[in-house]
Amino acid sequence: MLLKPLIKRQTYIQLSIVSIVMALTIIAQAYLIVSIIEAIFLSNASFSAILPSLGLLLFVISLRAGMNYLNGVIGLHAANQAKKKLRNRVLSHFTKQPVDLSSQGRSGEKVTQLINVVEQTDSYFSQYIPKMIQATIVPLAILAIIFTQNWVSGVIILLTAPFIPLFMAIIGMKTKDKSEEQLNELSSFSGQFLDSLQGLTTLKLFGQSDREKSRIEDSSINFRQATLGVLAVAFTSAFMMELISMLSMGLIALELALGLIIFDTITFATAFFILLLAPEFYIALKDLSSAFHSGRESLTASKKLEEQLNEPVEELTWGEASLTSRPPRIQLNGVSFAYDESETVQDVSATIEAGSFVAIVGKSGAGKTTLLHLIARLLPVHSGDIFVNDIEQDQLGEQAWFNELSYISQHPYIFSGTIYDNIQMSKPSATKEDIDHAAKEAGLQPLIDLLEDGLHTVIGEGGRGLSGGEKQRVALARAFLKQPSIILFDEPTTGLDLKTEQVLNESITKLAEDATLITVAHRMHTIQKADQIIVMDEGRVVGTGQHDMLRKSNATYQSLIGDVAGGERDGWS
Ligand SMILES: Nc1ncnc2c1ncn2[C@@H]1O[C@H](COP(=O)(O)OP(=O)(O)OP(=O)(O)O)[C@@H](O)[C@H]1O
Repeated sequence: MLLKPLIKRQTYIQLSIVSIVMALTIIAQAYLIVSIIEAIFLSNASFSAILPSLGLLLFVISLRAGMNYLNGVIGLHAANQAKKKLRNRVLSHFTKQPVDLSSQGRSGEKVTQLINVVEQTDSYFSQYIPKMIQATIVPLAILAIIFTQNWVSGVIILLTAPFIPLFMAIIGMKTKDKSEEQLNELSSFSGQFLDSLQGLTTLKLFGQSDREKSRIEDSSINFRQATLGVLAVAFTSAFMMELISMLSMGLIALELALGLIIFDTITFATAFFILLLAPEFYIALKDLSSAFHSGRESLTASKKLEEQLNEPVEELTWGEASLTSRPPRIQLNGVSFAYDESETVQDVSATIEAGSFVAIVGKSGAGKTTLLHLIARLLPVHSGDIFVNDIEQDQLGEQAWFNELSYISQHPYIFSGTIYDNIQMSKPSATKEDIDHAAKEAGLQPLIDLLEDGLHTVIGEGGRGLSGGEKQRVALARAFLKQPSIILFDEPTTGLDLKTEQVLNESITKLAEDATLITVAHRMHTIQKADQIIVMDEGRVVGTGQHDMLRKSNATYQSLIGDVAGGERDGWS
């Protein structure tokens, strides 16, 4: 059970005290009303004689309202605290996964988990628990008082009351299925909506927008029907509760009337007192039923969260060590990794000398990017080892490792903010001069000169868009600011214009002067410059060496450069 441990003992105590005071005010209120009415109509008391009782009644009513308010406030406070804890748990579950794996799957569904599903647990804390406590204490107190006044009424209540929880349980079971259905529909609706939004350009290009529109429409209709299903059960539940309590109160009224008029076994004051208290008893039980209904929804949400949290996480472990010398030497010993059943990287061994330039080449899907992610430790190695300066990579401190590393992927992520902010994120302590310098080194100056707000132009979501080459230059500027000792670069497969390519190459070469550079390379002139080329095929290393040697002796390499029309054309994977 995920939700219960999130409530503090102190909250239970506070809620119990509030409920006890509330029960006392309900009884006192009924008693005061009876005594005032009796005084006015049966004893012909003057207005001034009943004034103190009226004042007391006002106070008791205010106290009851205050207790109701307090009950709500304690519930809301508990809900806020619990939701915060839950969100942190869900977030840390997502972030515990290696970066590469956590970014998989439908992001819309993850956002739904984090925001909507956690939100749906709210009523468990803000309504269900407070009402549960209230509905245990208040009816018990009222029943005890009624028994002391007229045991027959007490017995009627005792006999009719169990029907309310009984119906609650029957309807609750139905609600559980319905709200599970509703939640599944909501998840799939949000997932589909966000996916369509993100892939809008692709859908338009393939003329699929109409089909997608009708899919979203279907999904939204399913969600609407599921919501109506939940509401239908809720209304039936409310109707049944009302019916049972009306019938029960009718029975009590009949019994009291018989006792008062025919058998003369009861006084007017007692009968009136019981008549005032009996509805309070049923109101408390009905409240419980509506809280139970919302609690059910919360429990469904909690089950969904629990399933998510119990999913196994491939956690990356880190140590405390830091790099002894820079740039580092990296050694791969029989490294393997699988996303699913088949291994994407198999038994890869290689030595990357300190300060050298290594190019990884291979056909599309050969596992080059995956290998780069393994070296960057964005993915966990499933078997084999990676040594950095003879220290096992998992013995390094996470911060110490990432401080040394810059990874310029094919599609660097640009955060919503200015160009300045996007560069500064790699070194928050950097001065304006440092950032200007980094932007220049990365070849961003011509772009900045074109923009009205220069470095302070807003880019990313909600701002100005950037081309692929420009994004990589922002990523390069981040790297220039950071001055890493290891650079991982995923060269773009799609053709950049010659100028951009030249700027990127010059910048990378400059950046790598004091660093170990590992590039997934697609261009002939990049490959030819490498100190060592690692040739990959279907996840395995099928050759290592320099261009001239591989060109003569390695069949895979030959066929790769054969595709490059005599080694002259670029973009050959
Ligand atoms: N997150 C993932 N989950 C499952 N399979 C994946 C994932 N990422 C990549 N793959 C698969 O792993 C294989 C290797 O992918 P990888 O991106 O490493 O190849 P690559 O050599 O870099 O290709 P390219 O040159 O086209 O970028 C491919 O078959 C790909 O479909």
